[in-house]
Amino acid sequence: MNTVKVRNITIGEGRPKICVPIVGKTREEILKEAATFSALPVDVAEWRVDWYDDVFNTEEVLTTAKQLNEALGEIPVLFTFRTSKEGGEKEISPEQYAQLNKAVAESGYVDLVDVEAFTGDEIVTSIISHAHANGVKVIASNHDFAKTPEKDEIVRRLRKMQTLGADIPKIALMPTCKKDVLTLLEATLEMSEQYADRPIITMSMAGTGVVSRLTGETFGSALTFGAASKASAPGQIGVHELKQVLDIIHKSL
Ligand SMILES: O=C1C[C@@](O)(C(=O)O)C[C@@H](O)[C@@H]1O
Repeated sequence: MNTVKVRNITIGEGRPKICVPIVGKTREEILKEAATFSALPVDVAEWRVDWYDDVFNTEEVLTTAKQLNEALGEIPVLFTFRTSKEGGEKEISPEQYAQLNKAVAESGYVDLVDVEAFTGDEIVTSIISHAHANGVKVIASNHDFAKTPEKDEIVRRLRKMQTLGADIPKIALMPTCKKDVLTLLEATLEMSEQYADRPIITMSMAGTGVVSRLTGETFGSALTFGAASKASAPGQIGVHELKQVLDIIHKSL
C-alpha cells in the first residue's frame, strides 16, 4: 500500500488523519479561523473555497491562499471547490473549475486539491496531471447527500478515481437507514483490501453515519473530517473528541 506524504503528514499509515474545513466567506474570516488551528489537533486544513465571496476572482483567491498558507505554517492545505451539484455552496462551469484548480496548484500555496471525479474524464485527468506537474497531490471525490448506492457501485466509483490517477479516492454518502452505513463500511473494506494501491477516504454522513468517521483505521479509511468552529457537512464531530476516539481505536489495534 502506497502512502501519500504532504509536508510532515503521511496519509495512509497509522491513525486516520484529521482534516478540518475552513468555511469563511471573507479573507478576514478565513485567516481568523486558520489562526486557531495551531492549538487544535489538525493534520490537514481544508479550504472550502466555494464559501468564499471572492472565489470567482482568481487574483483574490491566490492572495488569500498565500496568506492562508502563511497563517497555517506547517499544516498542509487542501483546496476544495465543492460544486452545488455535490452539496457545495456555488455553481461553476467545468472550464472555470479547471482554470481555478490549475491556477491554485501552480501557485505553490496549497498541498492538495480536491477534484470532483465525475466532472468529465478529460477535465479531471487534465487537472490531475497539472497538479502533479506542480508537486500537488489530488483527492478525487464524489458525494451523494441523498442516498447510499449499492456496495459494488461505491467500489466501482472509488476504482474509477484510482484509474483516473487521483492520489486519494474519496466518497461521502448519506445513509437513509442504518444498513447503508454498513454498506459504506463494507465497500471501504473491500476497496482497501482488494483493489486500492493507495489510501482512500470514505464516510457515511449525518448522525447515523458518525460511526464511519471514527472507524477508518479498522475498515480502511485514511482521513476523517472533524469540525473546529463550523462543520462543512452533517455528522462532523468536534476535533478534540474525534482525536480521542481515533487514539483509543489506534491503541487497540
Ligand atoms: O468531501 C468532503 C467530505 C465532507 O463532505 C464530509 O462529509 O465530511 C466535508 C467536505 O468539506 C469535504 O470536502
